[in-house]
Amino acid sequence: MKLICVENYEEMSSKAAELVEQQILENDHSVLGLATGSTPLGLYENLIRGFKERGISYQNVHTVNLDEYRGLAGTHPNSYRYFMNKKLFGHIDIKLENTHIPNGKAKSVEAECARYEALIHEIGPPDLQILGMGMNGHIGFNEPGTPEKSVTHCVSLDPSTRNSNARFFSDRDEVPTHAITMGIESILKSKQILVLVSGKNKAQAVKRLLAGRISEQFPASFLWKHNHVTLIVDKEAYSLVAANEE
Ligand SMILES: N[C@@H]1[C@@H](O)[C@H](O)[C@@H](COP(=O)(O)O)O[C@@H]1O
Repeated sequence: MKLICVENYEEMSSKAAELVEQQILENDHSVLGLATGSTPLGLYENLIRGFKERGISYQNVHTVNLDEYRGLAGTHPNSYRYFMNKKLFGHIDIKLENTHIPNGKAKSVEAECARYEALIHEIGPPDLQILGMGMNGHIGFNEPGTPEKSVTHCVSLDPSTRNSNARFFSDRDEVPTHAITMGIESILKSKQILVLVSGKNKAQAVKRLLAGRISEQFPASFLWKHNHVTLIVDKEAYSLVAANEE
């Protein structure tokens, strides 16, 4: 795992954008694996700027997102489809039909998971997968206890994840109880993985990740099984590791 420590969120975001743009400039038909949450917002702002100011084009790029809430239609303001359209896709020249996110409203969740997993293999695997990390070490929506061999599946969200994502909803009870997520195995198939972690509230999780002990109880630790992972952390997220080094 390659570790890049930066000063703050802004620097993390611009460094990440540099790596994503490098990937696209090397191969304009790249498949990108994308994530939601607060963490990649700055990255997406930088990518939009790169498109507008430097003409970095996404015309031939395909994307697959990690996850979607079960029960929310793509038009729902809290769905990840809505998030991606608003925060990135609507501002760059990507073809919307080349962007993929699980359908949270699919009638049969099993069929949707199977369809999505097959799609990842059909167009992917991603050349570069962007990942954030939950405070409990979740990646995508793979909560503690998710087996390494998991593919796209429906999960029951951990109460701590629902609490922390409640900030995007008007009421905690509105946070869906389930989600569809790529599995650990689906994520690890990506050719390269770029993990972004920022802020003091993630310091404990970064410490646990960097301890290097692989455990189902901390899903991000499976990233140690991949040989092309870059982790960008800012000073605050790295603070507990730095305190140990002193
Ligand atoms: N499903 C998403 C993850 O893909 C994200 O990486 C993580 C961290 O979110 P944030 O970046 O807002 O801290 O939790 C969310 O629940």
